Amino acid sequence: MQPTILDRLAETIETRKHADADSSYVAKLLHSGHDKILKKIAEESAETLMASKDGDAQHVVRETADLWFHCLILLAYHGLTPADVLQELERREGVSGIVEKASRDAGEKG
Ligand SMILES: N=c1c2ncn([C@@H]3O[C@H](COP(=O)(O)OP(=O)(O)OP(=O)(O)O)[C@@H](O)[C@H]3O)c2ncn1[C@@H]1O[C@H](COP(=O)(O)O)[C@@H](O)[C@H]1O
Repeated sequence: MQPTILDRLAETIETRKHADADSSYVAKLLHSGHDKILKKIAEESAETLMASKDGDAQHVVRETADLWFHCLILLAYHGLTPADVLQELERREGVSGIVEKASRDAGEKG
């Protein structure tokens, strides 16, 4: 199967772990450390919420792209890849959130 943009971007991010921070945004962010990555994700999340409130669909697309991009950097920080997240979504496929929550609640009570 052809690598997707998520796979290719994750590979690029991986190569940036040892790149020069002066010539790479990803390297700069990775070298800035965990807290800075988390701060960017909080910022991009807020910007996505604001875009949605604005009601401009293309703005939502751009802000979601920023958010996903920064989430990929966070995954790389933890040694994870998009495949790990996609595998988790596949594991959940077909299991209703309502049913899953009910079984979780029953487990907590039992
Ligand atoms: N997809 C992206 C991408 N999306 C957003 N951004 C950058 O993420 C930043 C978003 O932060 P903001 O909007 O808050 O802008 P900012 O004020 O410059 O950021 P801060 O100074 O607050 O950190 C901007 O600098 C954007 O240019 C991206 N930078 C890089 N990529 C991809 O990552 C690859 C590697 O990039 P480099 O590591 O820079 O070579 C590129 O080839 C692209 O494919």
